[in-house]
Amino acid sequence: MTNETDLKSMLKDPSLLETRAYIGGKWVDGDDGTFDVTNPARGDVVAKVANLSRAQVAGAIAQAEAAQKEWAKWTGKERAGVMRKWFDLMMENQDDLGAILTAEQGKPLAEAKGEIGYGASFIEFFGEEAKRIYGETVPGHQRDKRITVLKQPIGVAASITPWNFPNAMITRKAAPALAAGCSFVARPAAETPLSAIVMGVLAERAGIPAGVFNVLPSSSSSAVGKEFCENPAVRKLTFTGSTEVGRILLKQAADQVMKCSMELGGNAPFIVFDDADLDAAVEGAILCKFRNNGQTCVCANRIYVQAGVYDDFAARLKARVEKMKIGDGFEEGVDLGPLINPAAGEKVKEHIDDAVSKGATVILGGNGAMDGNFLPPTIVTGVTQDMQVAQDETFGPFAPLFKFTDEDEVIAMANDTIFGLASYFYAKDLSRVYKVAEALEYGIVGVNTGIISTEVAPFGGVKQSGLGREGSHHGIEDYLEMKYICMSV
Ligand SMILES: NC(=O)C1=CN([C@@H]2O[C@H](COP(=O)(O)OP(=O)(O)OC[C@H]3O[C@@H](n4cnc5c(N)ncnc54)[C@H](O)[C@@H]3O)[C@@H](O)[C@H]2O)C=CC1
Ligand SMILES: O=C(O)[C@H](O)CS(=O)(=O)O
Repeated sequence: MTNETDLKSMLKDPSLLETRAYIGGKWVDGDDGTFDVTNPARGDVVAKVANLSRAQVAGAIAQAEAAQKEWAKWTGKERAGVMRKWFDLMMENQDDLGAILTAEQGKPLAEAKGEIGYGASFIEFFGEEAKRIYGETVPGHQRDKRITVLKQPIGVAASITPWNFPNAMITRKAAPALAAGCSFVARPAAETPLSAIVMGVLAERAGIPAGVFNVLPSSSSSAVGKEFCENPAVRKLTFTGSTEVGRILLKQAADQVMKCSMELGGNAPFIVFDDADLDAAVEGAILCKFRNNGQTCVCANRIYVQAGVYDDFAARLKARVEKMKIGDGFEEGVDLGPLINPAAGEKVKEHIDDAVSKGATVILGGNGAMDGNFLPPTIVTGVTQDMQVAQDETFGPFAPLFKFTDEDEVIAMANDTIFGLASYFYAKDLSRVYKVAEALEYGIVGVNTGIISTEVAPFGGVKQSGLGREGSHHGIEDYLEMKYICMSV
């Protein structure tokens, strides 16, 4: 696979590889030409994608605003019907969507197809929720008063999403928005626009009305971010990415007092107590640390292991990671694909260097040169709270093992961060399980599991990991406004 034509030839339905923007139900070229999408495993250009100007983004918002007025009149059941078709089409084309995703993002093909199933599940789930947007009747405060609470769509919702989950991070936002009766403008990461554009292709085929779902590729994230924040027609901004960019967008959105959801950085602790099932803990750590090659904001960033099982856990983890196969995501049996770009590798190497310079010991991998975007996984022992990895998200294949002695100590260490997205621990003692789960200052706690992502649960963080929740019946609330009607009878 070396260029756009070759990727097309891999697809059962080559027409799914679209490179234009999808605006108001039309396929549109970019006023600012095109930008290159490269395959992170080989560095070759996969496609040249329409590069929208800020004026085109403003035009798309106007079309989304007009379309939303009609879409909001559809019944929940009608919206559910076309969303079900959209879900079905995504699943029917799962192999092709997975191949497009691997080509631009790099993750192993099996993982990419898994992401398509995961992403589609939000469309299925929220399509069903469209029928259950219930209001309330409230007993009147005076004898002649009747109070009714309505829930109405907020209007046009805009998303900015990252490259690490180019499908699911969009569906987790677009699905509740559409179910609620909002229209949606999506600006995908410039590294991975093809996975977003193909959702437009399938939305069109599913019968989602023109202008309700729009895909706006652009190489200039800041220009699009400003348009989203400054355009009065946009009433909701939803972002997944770094805390740093989240802060910028929150400041920009303040002028319009825009409703914002922020799914930001994490620094997940993964704690192994001495009563844990060690085999299960190692498997959980593998999934949690190395999914998407560590480029996941719910990935284990700090692995805390109790002193009594520390050496055993380290040896078992090393034995397991040694067997992982690194390579092009299209190769059979690959566990770890490339990192997204050289900068991602530099960040991992910085964390390794810092740990080693402060006394940590490399037991696997180490700081060899990167081969393209490939960086072998590294495990180090003897990691302490003064090392950079204790505070910063690595976002790569680096597993630092910290040692602890008791529950209170590890809870304090785990909570010593500005972040609060996901956390994990392995233990059997029931009273310990409750105590630790309650004490961890995180939006998500995985107990004896390394995978917590599902459409049925509320995903999101506390502290500087974000605002709001995505997924579950709670996930639709951010796209709804409450209005109460007070009637005198
Ligand atoms: N919560 C999560 O899932 C993610 C967390 N991160 C964290 O952020 C670090 C850096 O990764 P990046 O991809 O550079 O994240 P980022 O936060 O810079 O980018 C996320 C998205 O925001 C866009 N963006 C960047 N600056 C913007 C601006 N001023 N206005 C509007 N949009 C803007 C980007 O183009 C991308 O689409 C990672 O190493 C990781 O620690 C990154 C991606 C996803
Ligand atoms: O849904 C997930 O598993 C995650 O949201 C992907 S990320 O946001 O944590 O990177």
